[in-house]
Amino acid sequence: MSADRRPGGPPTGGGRPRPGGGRPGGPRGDRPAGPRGQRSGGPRGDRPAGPRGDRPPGPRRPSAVDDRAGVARRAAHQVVLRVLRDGAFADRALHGAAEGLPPRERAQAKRLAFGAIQRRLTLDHVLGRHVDRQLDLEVRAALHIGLYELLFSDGTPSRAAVAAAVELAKPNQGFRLVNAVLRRVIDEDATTEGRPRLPADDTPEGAAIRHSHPLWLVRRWWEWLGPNQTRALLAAGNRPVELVLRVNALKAPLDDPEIPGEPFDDELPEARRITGGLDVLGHPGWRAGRFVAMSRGSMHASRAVDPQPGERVLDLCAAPGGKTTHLAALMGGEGSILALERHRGRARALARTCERVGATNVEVRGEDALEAQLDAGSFDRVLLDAPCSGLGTLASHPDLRWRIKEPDLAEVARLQARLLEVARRAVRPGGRIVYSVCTLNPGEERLGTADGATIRRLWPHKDRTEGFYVATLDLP
Ligand SMILES: C[S@@+](CC[C@H](N)C(=O)[O-])C[C@H]1O[C@@H](n2cnc3c(N)ncnc32)[C@H](O)[C@@H]1O
Repeated sequence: MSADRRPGGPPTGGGRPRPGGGRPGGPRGDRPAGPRGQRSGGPRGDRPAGPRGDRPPGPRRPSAVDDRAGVARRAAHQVVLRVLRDGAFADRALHGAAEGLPPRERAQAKRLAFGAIQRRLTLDHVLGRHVDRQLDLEVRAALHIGLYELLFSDGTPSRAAVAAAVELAKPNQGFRLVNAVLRRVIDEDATTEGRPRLPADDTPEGAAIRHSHPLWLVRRWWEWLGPNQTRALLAAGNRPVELVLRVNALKAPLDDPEIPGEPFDDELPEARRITGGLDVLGHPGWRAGRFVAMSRGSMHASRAVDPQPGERVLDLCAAPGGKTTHLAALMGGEGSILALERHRGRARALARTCERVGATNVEVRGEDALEAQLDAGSFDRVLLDAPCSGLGTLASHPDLRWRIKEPDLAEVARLQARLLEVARRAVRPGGRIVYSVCTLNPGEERLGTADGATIRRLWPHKDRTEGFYVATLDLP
């Protein structure tokens, strides 16, 4: 197998995949508003709010009743193509492509699209054994989906997966190549006991291909955590993430029987785990603000602030506001929260969220925290949920691993250091600062034990939630 990596770099107009081409990653600091599709974006921080205006027409839906690809695969193909071709954010592309699909088809589209995007490096590695010419992107996207189904998705008969991928590639004449390649893969696997021939993960190079993560990142984790932890972390990056709701105590009792899911975490009585899927945004309880979707990692960060009713709290990097509104609920709506958000559109969306969930003690300001006029020493507690590389959220953001580039890490670390200075100035003597990042990168860890802080790390492979670093510092 060839092992060449082609990160986010689609060939255009036919051609062997080539590197480059993805949307440049800047410091990440944002989650798109909305649940668990929520946490996307290139390095977190720089995405506009709301669905993109440049949404392409939805997936091609042939009029033929007997469409062997099916609407879910067509939507998935559209998503994969948009990520390859335009550097689109996968969750937003899905939002457009799967619009109007019934929940089951939507879930299937998401599973296929996100799986094919996450596994891109592995899939291109397998493809490299059978294709030695440039591919049009719609053909490459069809191959990715077909291969993903063959190699990683149980339940679809091989012949059906091949036939569907061939349909996806049409009318491009490359559909014949799709057929030939996928059949060769099936024949090859027949000689390897039904398993794709992939490199062992006993070196960073092999692990990068086998677990489909960029080599620079695997090398970093390998050096930091050692081979075993790294392999476990990489595997977790390809597993579906748990869907967790936070019951909003401002609007509903914790045992509200109309809120779906089961309590499951003694440390987080407000958390409910959903099994079997849920259309969160379509649920009347979500519209009424009785619950929000939020990862447990994120809940731990806001809980570390431990805000008390009546206190004055500063949330320096607030949108989309999972933590802001959690803080408001923990305060029982009493006291005040000043929520700053540099991105104006996201600040407006946060203000709407506060209204929906009844967080009336939050003042949202669309301001850059580095320039905001804040009275020194005037806040009891400050949360700095900083823009970060988001490497703890790779499972929920399939395109992020290809989007983020190693030089982004230093850039975002500099911003974090500057924001922390703002937090230090704003907090009163005897107050508390919580610094959190949803990443797994020592270079973005601030306020260590040497500063007197208490550290909590959450790991996708151990804690089954997003990776987080949460540092809590009580000032003298
Ligand atoms: C990690 S996200 C925050 C997530 C949020 N705390 C939550 O729980 O939903 C970081 C946010 O900080 C914002 N941001 C980045 N730099 C900023 C700055 N200098 N001042 C204010 N906000 C900033 C980004 O736009 C992004 O929305």
